[in-house]
Amino acid sequence: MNRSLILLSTILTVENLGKIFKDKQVISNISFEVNQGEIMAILGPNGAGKSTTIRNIMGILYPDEGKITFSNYTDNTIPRHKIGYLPEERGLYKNVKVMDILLYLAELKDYPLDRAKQRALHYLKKFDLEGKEKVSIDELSKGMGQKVQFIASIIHEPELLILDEPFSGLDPVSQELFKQEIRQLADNGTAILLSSHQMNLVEEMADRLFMIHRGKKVIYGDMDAVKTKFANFKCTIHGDNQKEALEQLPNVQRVEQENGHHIIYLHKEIQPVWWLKQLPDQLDVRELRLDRISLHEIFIDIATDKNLMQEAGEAYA
Ligand SMILES: Nc1ncnc2c1ncn2[C@@H]1O[C@H](COP(=O)(O)OP(=O)(O)OP(=O)(O)O)[C@@H](O)[C@H]1O
Repeated sequence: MNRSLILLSTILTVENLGKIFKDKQVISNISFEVNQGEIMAILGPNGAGKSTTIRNIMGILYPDEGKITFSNYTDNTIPRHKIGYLPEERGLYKNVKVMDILLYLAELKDYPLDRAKQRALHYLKKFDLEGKEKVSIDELSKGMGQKVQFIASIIHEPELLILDEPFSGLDPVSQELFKQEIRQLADNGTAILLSSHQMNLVEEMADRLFMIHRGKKVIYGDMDAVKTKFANFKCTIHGDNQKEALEQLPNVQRVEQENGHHIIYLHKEIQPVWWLKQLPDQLDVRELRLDRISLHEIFIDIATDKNLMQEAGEAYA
């Protein structure tokens, strides 16, 4: 699908959301949108407020401030049966057969049962669970149970799908299956809000991201734009060099030493070619690599209050 040719409508709008638990402001001024056909990632360290935000959207918690709009419906009037939700807490009813639980959940969402059955069989096959329809949930492995719960969250063709840590506990093959399925759902028009600590997967999958830290927005925007804006260049040099000497090179933010090589983090807006030309002749270079820092590194920088984001300044808007 050529995403640039399609005008995507907004499915979910969160405006100035705030939540207080026992006098503690846990989230404040949280505002973002999720559009049809996109994967919007909500990221942040443990305790940042991601699940609280999601629970407010799902009507499990009620906001103390702000407004949530889903397809022109607001707050109490939101038809939540049009939303699919994979909660952080896993677990379906234990003594129920796989197909029975899937059909029961589809019925709760007012979805036609014959179509739900077709979809259940299709997805069970897709997730290597063919023939497990009559197996009781408590006889499944953890990963298999998670696959069934994922199918339960999409069985009714939701317009908005909210996935809270969908990859945790999955083996790499199953992670890949989930990843492909989530992408395909988005390509078919579903709006997806994805919370995950797996930064490599988020970086590969998400179209836009919202990063939250201590209950407040730190970054919100298009993945490519965020990377261009915040992902400074780093230069990895293998060779016999002194860390202190590398720290004296121009426009160096910091230097880290790892087994036999150094990673030199450059300041923002440094032209890498210009910077390479400044390197002194006596530098010992057996191998040299230049890349942008990853989303994982941006995340760690924010979560540990290092200097990248402070340097970015406006990120703490
Ligand atoms: N029911 C509650 N009562 C009181 N405080 C709560 C409650 N639920 C969450 N909190 C607090 O709200 C803050 C945000 O928690 P939340 O679960 O939203 O974080 P999170 O970003 O989802 O974290 P994680 O990545 O660990 O799942 C934390 O400080 C947490 O202790």
